[in-house]
Amino acid sequence: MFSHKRADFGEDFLFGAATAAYQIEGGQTDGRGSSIWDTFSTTPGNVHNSETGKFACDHYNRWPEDLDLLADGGFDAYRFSFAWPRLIPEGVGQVNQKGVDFYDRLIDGMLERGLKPFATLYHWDLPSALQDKGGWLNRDIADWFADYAVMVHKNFGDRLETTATINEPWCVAFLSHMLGVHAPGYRDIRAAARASHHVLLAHGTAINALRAEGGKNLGIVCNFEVAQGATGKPEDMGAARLWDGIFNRWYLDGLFKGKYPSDVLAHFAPHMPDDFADDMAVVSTPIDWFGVNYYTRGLYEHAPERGAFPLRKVDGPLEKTAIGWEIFPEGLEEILTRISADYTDIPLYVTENGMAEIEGTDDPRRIAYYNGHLGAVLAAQKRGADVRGYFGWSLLDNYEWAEGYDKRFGLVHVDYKTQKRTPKSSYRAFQSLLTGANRSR
Ligand SMILES: N=[N+]=NCCCCNC(=O)[C@@H]1[C@H]2[C@H](O)[C@@H](O)[C@H](O)[C@@H](CO)[C@@H]12
Repeated sequence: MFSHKRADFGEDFLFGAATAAYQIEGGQTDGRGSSIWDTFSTTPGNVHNSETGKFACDHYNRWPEDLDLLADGGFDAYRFSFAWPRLIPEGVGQVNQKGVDFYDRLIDGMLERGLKPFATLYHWDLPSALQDKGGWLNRDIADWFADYAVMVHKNFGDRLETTATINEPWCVAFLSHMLGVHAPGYRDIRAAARASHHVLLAHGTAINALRAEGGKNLGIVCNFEVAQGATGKPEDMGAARLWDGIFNRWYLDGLFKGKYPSDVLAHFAPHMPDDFADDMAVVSTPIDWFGVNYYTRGLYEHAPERGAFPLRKVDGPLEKTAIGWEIFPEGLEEILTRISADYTDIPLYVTENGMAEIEGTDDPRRIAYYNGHLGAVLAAQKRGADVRGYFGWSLLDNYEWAEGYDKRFGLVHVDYKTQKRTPKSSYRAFQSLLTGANRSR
């Protein structure tokens, strides 16, 4: 079990678990439109075993059971995402009423169980019809996204505890347009530069549109990594600093200082949209809270042969999860205290933290991972970070993007042949922390 007490985190601190539509819903039916992950995952070579989210955890049909798992676990909140293509199949225009009905039932189901809905508008499943128009490379996406955000607000806003615009803009832009690891699978610095700006422009444009509709408790969720030099050599420390710029400071500086970091811009500048600087007031539109996703640290070395970004990640010595990420809870404390000291004093939520294993429902390593990172949250709070909540990633084993289904992050095991859910010992650890007992419905 955990070595912490619920009261240690503060009376109003919220505990939750998180998921994302494409990773759990399945349900490619009832008018849902195609997304870039449907096409990317069915393109050979992009995803382990060419696995897709076609069925995933069948959450589209099994959502009552999944909400019961959250309630039985004693969680206060549920972080979920809306599938843009399920609500607006072509991305703009016609609304799919069956999609609205699904999320109506889902959100009402949360409220009936006393679960606070923490919604994410975009968790990577862009409608294919918008990709056909350039997707994140087309500046018009800011308006497409803002119109979608307002549609969600008008249908569900009165019942949402918080709304995040974008999940992990670094993954939406750099991982997906520079590294090609995620959909739409570009490997192009010009695409990466333009997506890295348009994703934040879309965020700010949507925040302004939601404010005009009376939207409250609006934020964004970014992912962070502690970047360290593989050695103490100046060139390796420089590589880590540059990666910190690419992964962390592009978003923190853009969102909270209204200015992109010069070291990253030096590489992106020839490829940035014209007059991007004129957009920075919109990019840095004030928000009400900030979501922090944290998993691991990275060690980097100078790699002059690597073109635009002369750096390379180096395998580290620490214990690793099944997805190969080092277990480094101190990094969460560092990230939380850095953000609250250097960027903003608005409330922070740890919106994702967790680890992958390959199989099994008895997961002592995951209990130790969570215990260490919960301790990091407490340490950050003691150092002045206003951390208001913590969401484990993930409620269920689910579709781990390009890794497919082997890498299991769930507190609850899913047998994909039968869709049977089985709480793991880490779920029981949270249940004990949150309710003081191990019980199931
Ligand atoms: N270089 N490099 N680094 C790797 C950095 C990967 C960052 N990926 C995430 O944070 C994703 C986040 C996502 O929201 C969720 O949908 C994913 O399932 C989890 C687990 O993967 C995490």
